[in-house]
Amino acid sequence: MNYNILISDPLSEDGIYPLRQADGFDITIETNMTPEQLGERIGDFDALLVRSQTQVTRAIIEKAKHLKIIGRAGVGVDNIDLEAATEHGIIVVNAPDGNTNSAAEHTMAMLMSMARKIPQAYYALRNHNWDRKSFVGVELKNKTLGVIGLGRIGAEVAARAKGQRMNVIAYDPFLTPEKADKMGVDFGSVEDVVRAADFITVHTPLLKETRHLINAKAFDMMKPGVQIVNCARGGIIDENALYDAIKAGKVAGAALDVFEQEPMVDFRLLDLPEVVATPHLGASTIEAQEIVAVDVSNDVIRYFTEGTVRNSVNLPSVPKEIMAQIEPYFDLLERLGIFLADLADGTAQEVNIQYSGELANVEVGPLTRNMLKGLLKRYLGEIVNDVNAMYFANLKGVTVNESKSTAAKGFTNLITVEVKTANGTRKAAGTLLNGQGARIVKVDDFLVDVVPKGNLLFIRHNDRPGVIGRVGTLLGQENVNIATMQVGRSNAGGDAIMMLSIDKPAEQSSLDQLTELAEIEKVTAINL
Ligand SMILES: NC(=O)C1=CN([C@@H]2O[C@H](COP(=O)(O)OP(=O)(O)OC[C@H]3O[C@@H](n4cnc5c(N)ncnc54)[C@H](O)[C@@H]3O)[C@@H](O)[C@H]2O)C=CC1
Ligand SMILES: O=C(O)CCC(=O)C(=O)O
Repeated sequence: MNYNILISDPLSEDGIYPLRQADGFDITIETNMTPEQLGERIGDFDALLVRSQTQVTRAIIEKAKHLKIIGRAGVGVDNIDLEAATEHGIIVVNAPDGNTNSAAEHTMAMLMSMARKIPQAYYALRNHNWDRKSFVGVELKNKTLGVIGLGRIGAEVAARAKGQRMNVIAYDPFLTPEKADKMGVDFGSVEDVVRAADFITVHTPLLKETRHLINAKAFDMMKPGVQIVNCARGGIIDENALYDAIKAGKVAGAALDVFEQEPMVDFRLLDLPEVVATPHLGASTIEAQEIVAVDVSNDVIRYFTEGTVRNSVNLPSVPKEIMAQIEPYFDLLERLGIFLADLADGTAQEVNIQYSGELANVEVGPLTRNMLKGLLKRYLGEIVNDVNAMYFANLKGVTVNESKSTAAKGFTNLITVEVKTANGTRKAAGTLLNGQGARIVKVDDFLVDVVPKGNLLFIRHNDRPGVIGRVGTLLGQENVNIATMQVGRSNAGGDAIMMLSIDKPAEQSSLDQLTELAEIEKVTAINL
């Protein structure tokens, strides 16, 4: 039987050569389909290969009755509904390294074009206007480049900027002063970077946490005359705020390869002479397109011939025998990871996970990977899954230690996760209670009984009369309904905690007011 492969975005012909050569694949290339046309056709195919143009939505996936694998010839998978693909058992693979160099080179090209106003000067000259006065640029040498997101592309850009004799200051949740030192860049918070930089470039994925990371508040902090590059994803910079900052004379230049809506419909920014732009060309080189297409083609071949893939974004690969025993714990472990990512002060550097009870006798790697998935996706986004979680932990220098003990302190199984960051250690333990589902039963050294779901508030406070009432009153005034509340303390009058489950996420202003109460030390909002 031949497998039917649909290629719905322009892919390098040389890149799909492996698929053309392999036996058993029928390739259909049909680009520029409308979502309706794709929806009508997708049911006939076993594999779909795309770049960033095709939107593989839930509606498309629901019609993809035979689809087994989606290959994204590139890095970002934000055009694919990963949740829907996973739900439908469709493996999604990408090509994480193939376009790093091209995207970094494009970023440098945009940075220099912007600094020297090359596109604007070319445009004038094409209109037969020999104008040398309007296009005076600025040098890069001895200027500071702020890099936000020092992953594969950000790090390549930083290295190139140093070649231009720029100073580099960077922020990435996984960057430590030691790593920064090794790379020859300064280490700072987003705010430090934004305040110090003459030029800023962003290289994060587009996530809930990075959407509008560069907003009006960030522009206010910047140096007058700052210039900014976005060759990562539209939406990391708030386009309206950028427009206002340019109009106000705060921002002297912007170089944009990506936009909040693609293909672009609102051309307002391009009417500003300070803006240079390209239509999402960061990965558009012969070399990158060949590598990314080869990488996904090979993964499709591997999948159908060997049942394995190399660059899975969502594949749960657990042996059947182990699955039956450990599967019920997957969700608890992922939630413990998310819980600790929210609770910990800073980014994980070391994670210790202890399995006590019956689980000590089985292979628990898949459980650890589910916990890491929860922890790391807070920083890396939905690209992290239980298959690639360990890879990302290694890549980001997070040490992971597993230990086992058959003694489970009264539980059938108890799983304790400890996360160490530069600012301290946080711990949580969870279990499955017979017939009652998942529970977090310990946070740091305090016993609790919490269903790990929904919106939680973890409050550390001093054990004083009236503090519980004050928290309840304040949340009531803020119209936040408390569903459950638990308290614990080390000793009377000593350190204490409250764990609240609330019906809707608390506003930042409510958290700030809680923190201002005299007895409260820290309030952490946790969203599971
Ligand atoms: N314009 C284009 O054609 C291309 C655009 N891209 C975009 O570039 C992005 C980066 O690609 P890579 O460097 O390969 O990915 P990567 O995963 O190696 O690096 C992303 C980095 O962002 C960091 N990060 C996450 N949240 C952050 C936050 N809130 N603040 C600061 N840093 C944060 C992560 O820790 C990670 O180190 C991709 O997600 C993709 O959207 C990638 C290739 C081509
Ligand atoms: O396929 C493309 O050209 C876009 C590349 C990209 O944005 C990515 O790899 O994330």
